This record gives sequence, C-alpha cells and structure tokens, in this order.
Amino acid sequence: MNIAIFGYGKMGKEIEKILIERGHKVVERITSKSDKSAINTSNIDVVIEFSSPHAAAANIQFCIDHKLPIVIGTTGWYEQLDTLKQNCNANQSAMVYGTNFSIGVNIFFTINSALAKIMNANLGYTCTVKEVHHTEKKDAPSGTGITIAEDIIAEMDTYQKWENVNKSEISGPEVLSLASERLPDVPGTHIVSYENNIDRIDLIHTAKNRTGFALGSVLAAEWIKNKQGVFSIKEIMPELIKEII
Ligand SMILES: NC(=O)C1=CN([C@@H]2O[C@H](COP(=O)(O)OP(=O)(O)OC[C@H]3O[C@@H](n4cnc5c(N)ncnc54)[C@H](OP(=O)(O)O)[C@@H]3O)[C@@H](O)[C@H]2O)C=CC1
Ligand SMILES: O=C(O)C1=N[C@H](C(=O)O)C[C@H](O)C1
Repeated sequence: MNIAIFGYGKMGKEIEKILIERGHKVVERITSKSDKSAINTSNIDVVIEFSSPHAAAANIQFCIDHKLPIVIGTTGWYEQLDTLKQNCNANQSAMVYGTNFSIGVNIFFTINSALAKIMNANLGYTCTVKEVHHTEKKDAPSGTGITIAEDIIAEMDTYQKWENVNKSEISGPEVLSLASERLPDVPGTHIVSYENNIDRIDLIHTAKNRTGFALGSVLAAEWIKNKQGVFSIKEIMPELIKEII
C-alpha cells in the first residue's frame, strides 16, 4: 500500500520502519512545516496520523474531505470526536481511532474492565490510576490513562468521574484519582491499583519501546483500506490479532 504519515516525529519514524518491513511504501511524511495543499492525494491508500493534540482534528478533516482512510493515534483531541465521526460518516469516508494501538495495552484494557467488574462488589478497595511518560509528551493525563479511568467508571458504581490529581485534590469518594508523572525516556507505563487496609493489587503495563504502538497502527491501516465507517481500535483489535498469529 501507499501510506502517508501525518506527524513524522518519534512515532512517525517508528511506523515507517514497520511499514517498510511489511512491504509498504511511504509516499508522504507530513510535519508542522508541510503544505498539505501540495499533497498528491490520488497516490495515497491510507493515512496514519500521529501528530500533536492541537493538529489532529484539522488533519482528520483533511482526510475526510479527500476520502482518505485514516488511522488516528494522536491523543488529546477527543472533544472533537463526535463532530468528526459525523463528518466521516456523512462523506462516506473511513477512520480508526484509539488512545493506544498496542496489542498488550488492548489486552490490559480487557483485564482492567474485568477486574473493575469484580471490584464493584463493594470489597472496600479504593482504586487509583497512574500513568508515567517521557518529558516531551504534550498532553496529560495520557489518552490511555483516560480510557482506563473511563472503563473503570463504566463498571464501578462508586466512581462517577475521574480527576487529574496533579491539577487538584480529589474532591470526593465518587472521584477516581488519575495521576500523571513525566520522567525522561519513558515510552508509556500505566498502573491500576486497588488498596484497602489488608492488601493492594497492582495491574501494570510497561511499554519497553514504541514498536507495539507502531505495529498496531500499521495492522489497522492494512485493515481499513477499502472500508467505510468509523471504528475504534478496541472493536477491531480481535480481528487484527488474527492477522499476526
Ligand atoms: N495511540 C497510540 O497508540 C499512541 C499515541 N501516541 C500519540 O501520538 C502523538 C505523537 O506522538 P510522538 O510521535 O511521540 O510526538 P512527536 O512530538 O515526536 O512528533 C509529532 C510530529 O507531529 C508533527 N506535527 C505537528 N503539527 C503537525 C501538523 N499540523 N500536521 C502534521 N504533523 C504535525 C511534528 O512536526 P514538527 O517536528 O515540525 O513539530 C512531529 O513530526 C501524541 O499525541 C501521542 O500521545 C503516541 C504513542 C502511541
Ligand atoms: O505520547 C506518548 O508517548 C503516548 N501516548 C499515548 C497516550 O497518551 O496514551 C499512548 C502511549 O502511552 C504513548
């Protein structure tokens, strides 16, 4: 396939390596300095978008307008998701979006929801979520941290919303604490903890590098070619996993 990479930074370069390994061709490498009006859209099968929270929505709309299927890994733009979903469907275009494309994290999402369901039985545990990332990350909390928190809230009656503890103290027992830490060179670590007076259970995912995120996005690009509609990585992951086993 001919792939355009929108956002040629840490992730864009990692994605390029996987694309080449899997026999694809990179036909565009777009950064903040690129002129999108100069792109030859007829030469592109799929766009993979890992840019910046402030840039993603305009890039997604550009792809919708040109009917270019797009895989969106960028985080921090989700307040515009509903509008862009509507625009995508109205123009009969295609998109896959997700806060985390790694297979390991998507397994973690499943376990997180299952554990939260068990913990909903009022066992006296307090839940907290923490994410740790590299110091260049622009958004906090991480998109993955938000997905984890929302999935816990969906299962547990105790929690009604999450709050980023770095910005304010937790305001009540109905609030799930979501902490963020920034340390040099950390690709992405997510920790869910349940604690009471007797013990503590930790569920931890540690990314050792960015390969998992990149591979998942390339598998999604292969999947979305010639499709139409709006898909989340969570819903298509079971199909993607079949492609690599
Ligand atoms: N869903 C997932 O699995 C994952 C998501 N991410 C997310 O992906 C995003 C990118 O991460 P990362 O690669 O580490 O970030 P980097 O800062 O390393 O790279 C960002 C790239 O985007 C470019 N960019 C900025 N503005 C635009 C624009 N308007 N159009 C196109 N490109 C633009 C930058 O260009 P320039 O250098 O000129 O500024 C740079 O090349 C983040 O939101 C991150 O959270 C990261 C890992 C996994
Ligand atoms: O910015 C990153 O690096 C990452 N961003 C994503 C997020 O915000 O969850 C995914 C991954 O953890 C790396």
